[in-house]
Amino acid sequence: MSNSKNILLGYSGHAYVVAEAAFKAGIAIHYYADKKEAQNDPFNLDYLGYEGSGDFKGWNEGFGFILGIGNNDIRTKLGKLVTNKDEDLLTVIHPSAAISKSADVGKGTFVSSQASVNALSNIGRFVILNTNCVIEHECHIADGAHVAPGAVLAGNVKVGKNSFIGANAVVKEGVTIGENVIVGAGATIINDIPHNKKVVGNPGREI
Ligand SMILES: CC(=O)SCCNC(=O)CCNC(=O)[C@H](O)C(C)(C)COP(=O)(O)OP(=O)(O)OC[C@H]1O[C@@H](n2cnc3c(N)ncnc32)[C@H](O)[C@@H]1OP(=O)(O)O
Repeated sequence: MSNSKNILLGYSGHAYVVAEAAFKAGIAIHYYADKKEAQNDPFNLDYLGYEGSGDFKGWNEGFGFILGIGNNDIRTKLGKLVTNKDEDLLTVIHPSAAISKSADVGKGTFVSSQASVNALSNIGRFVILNTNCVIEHECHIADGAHVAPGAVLAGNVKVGKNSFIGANAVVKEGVTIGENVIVGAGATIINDIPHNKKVVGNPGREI
């Protein structure tokens, strides 16, 4: 976990939050990878190139990889790339997050500060549980989903692959949200949502 040769994939807003959580958790990061060299380098990381290009210097070097990308599709794609190459994909959990001992958190997932994951919940790979969100008991969050800051999922909620639950949204207990769904900031979701829908408001309505 504290391998000093860890690489941050992506190096902008979301990556900054992930990096600070990693540092708090005792995980060192000395490198980053991105499409191009960053203008801002707040953590003095060395640039290793772009993981999608042939001359990327990070493969087969025993590095650990940390997903620092907010976009669900890109994060999932990179998580799969790293996994398929048998490289070490790290899970970053901020020390202030409260995760039940009976909950599972998948590889490559980021759990931000003050997030709560309660009993028997199952969190997939490449997920973001953002700052101060609440995942109540027996929820299932599929790979690549993002629960934004302050969102609350009541008990037994299911969130499908790559879906996004906006900041401060509330999802009623037992609701199933499909894949690639976008739930707007502040929405209140009381009914199931099929795949590929965008829903806002209270009660949630499709737009
Ligand atoms: C650390 C971080 O920053 S994590 C990121 C956290 N960010 C968020 O949670 C933001 C989530 N995004 C949203 O809420 C966005 O507004 C979206 C994705 C739901 C919709 O975005 P767009 O598709 O661009 O929709 P657009 O802005 O054109 O609005 C379409 C309609 O929906 C309404 N609408 C959009 N978002 C919302 C919302 N959150 N709640 C209520 N109504 C909304 C608009 O008022 C508009 O209504 P109208 O047609 O009557 O004028």
